[in-house]
Amino acid sequence: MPRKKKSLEPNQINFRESFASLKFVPRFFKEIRKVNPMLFYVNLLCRVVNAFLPVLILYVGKLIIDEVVLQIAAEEKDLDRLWILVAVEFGLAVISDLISRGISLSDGLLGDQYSINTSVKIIKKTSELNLDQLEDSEFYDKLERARQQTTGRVGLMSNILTQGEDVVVILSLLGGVVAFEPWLIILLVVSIIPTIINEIKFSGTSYSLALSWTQERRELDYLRYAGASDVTAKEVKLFGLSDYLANRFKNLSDTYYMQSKKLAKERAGWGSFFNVIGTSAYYGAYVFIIFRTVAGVFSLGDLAFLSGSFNRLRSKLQGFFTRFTAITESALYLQDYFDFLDLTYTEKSSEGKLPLPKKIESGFQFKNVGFKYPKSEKWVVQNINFQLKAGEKLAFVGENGAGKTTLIKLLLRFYEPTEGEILLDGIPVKQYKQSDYQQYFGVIFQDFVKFELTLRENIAMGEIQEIGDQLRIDGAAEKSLAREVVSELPLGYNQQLGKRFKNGKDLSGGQWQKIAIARAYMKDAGVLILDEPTSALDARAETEAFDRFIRLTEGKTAVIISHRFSTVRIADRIMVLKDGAVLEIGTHQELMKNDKLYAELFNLQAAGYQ
Ligand SMILES: Nc1ncnc2c1ncn2[C@@H]1O[C@H](COP(=O)(O)OP(=O)(O)OP(=O)(O)O)[C@@H](O)[C@H]1O
Repeated sequence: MPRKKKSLEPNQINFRESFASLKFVPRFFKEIRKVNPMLFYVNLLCRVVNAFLPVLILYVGKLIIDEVVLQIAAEEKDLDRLWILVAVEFGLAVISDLISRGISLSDGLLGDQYSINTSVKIIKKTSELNLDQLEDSEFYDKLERARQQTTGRVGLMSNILTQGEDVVVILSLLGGVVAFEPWLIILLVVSIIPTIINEIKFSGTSYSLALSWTQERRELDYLRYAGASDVTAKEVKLFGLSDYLANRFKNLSDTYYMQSKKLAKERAGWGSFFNVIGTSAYYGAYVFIIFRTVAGVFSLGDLAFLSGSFNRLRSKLQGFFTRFTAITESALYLQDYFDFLDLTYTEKSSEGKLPLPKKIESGFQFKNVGFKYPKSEKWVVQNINFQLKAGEKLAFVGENGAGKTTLIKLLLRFYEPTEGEILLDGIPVKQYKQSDYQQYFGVIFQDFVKFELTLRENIAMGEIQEIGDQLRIDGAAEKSLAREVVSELPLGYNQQLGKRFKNGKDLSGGQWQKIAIARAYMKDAGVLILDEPTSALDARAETEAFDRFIRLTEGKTAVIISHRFSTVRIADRIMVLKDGAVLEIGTHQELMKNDKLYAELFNLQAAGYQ
């Protein structure tokens, strides 16, 4: 599919919008202060002191020069005052250095703590959101922009604080200049206007570019991963995909690079042009001060003080405006971050707060349930009516895409049915709090997670508060046949799994599955759901795993999805799905007698084994 050509529109985000993003700054600082109040206030104090030092140092410098000139002319030299002034300037220089170091140290520490805090918040927030929000690509774009720029946010903090500090420096220097020669202010304004124009012109352009490229940057990340990761390496090599992926990556990044380059060149070009105007104004002021000194209005010390102050003022003012653009751009990212944190978990207003029954009495009932995935027009399942009785083992079978996993997601309330309802002991499940309700279930999905953590953690994830309970972990491993895996690994439960980290051991698909099943046993859940949990187990292990499962979960309600009929037939009842509808439901014997799809598929598989 040809890619829609993206164009850079520098005016997408204008100065006013950039400026408006500053409204998030107070909340940002509240967060930083919360992270470490002591360090935050020390940082502020250092900056206040630091702000008065430049004008003081310049003024003492002026006094020294005037004193030197005085002493050159004097017949009897008295250098005491001169040495005192030199000592004062030395003291100020040392203090200035110490304070600057204090500022960068506290900036760094605060920044590190704040980034940790932000990442933790993003992880927690993500877990609070609904599955439909997580599966939405717009959500990923927001997440990406919130995650990005963590370091940018640290820079933003020090930029804003430096900005405040510079305002004090500028005011104090201005005070000094005005006291000597108010007319110089006019030249100062002239020298600074070009910078202001330049900054307004480019305000928000980098952010606009980054914003319009969020999706593509995610695609670039994905291509980088697909082209260079252990997970994809086998197929990339075998199918010779490396060049294809590299080219796709290169083409996309070249386009971004070209736009970024165009913007950077424009910025640099205009920046240089405006700078020449500003520098001319500065030299105009310099010439003016020299004239006045030669004319005897200013002393040599005044000359040094004024030219130094003027130069500093100009660079501070320039810095102020340039930094202002940087701040508003980072603040736009801040907006994304806070937007993300403010995303609300869409708890349905109709959702009640009924306490969950301690024990399931009659079971779950699907009544005329139909469902379309968000942003999709297709009915994935429709007119679904069945009961999952308390204590029964119900198996779902059906061809790929028939809707088995979707029914599980609905039962677990990851999504609400588009029509119809699900009842628990006759009460609509909506009346229970979603998070409490979900605690009822122990689930292994077909795409279960292989956590690249230790084996112990992988099992304990089923009930993470119990990670210290070795007996429980052992018990779960025993039930799921994962004990064999533990005994084969050199570090047993402490073995790091996966290849990503040092000393990690990767496991076979079946071994991973045994560990994932242990996770379900770890949680002493009322209802167990196994979505193709044994597809990677060998035939003997699968039979054993299921025999155990039936024995160990006696009296528990369970749903099993499997394509293997030898497994399925052990279930109390079997529900056959076809194209999102229930085709038949009953015991193995009943369905065989029915002689419809189940019997056909069963016989097909059985014939394969003969
Ligand atoms: N998140 C989603 N968004 C949109 N459509 C989806 C989503 N997940 C699944 N579908 C669609 O819903 C239909 C049913 O998928 P489901 O995963 O329930 O099938 P299944 O019976 O479990 O299949 P399999 O045996 O292959 O696991 C499929 O057509 C699939 O494309």
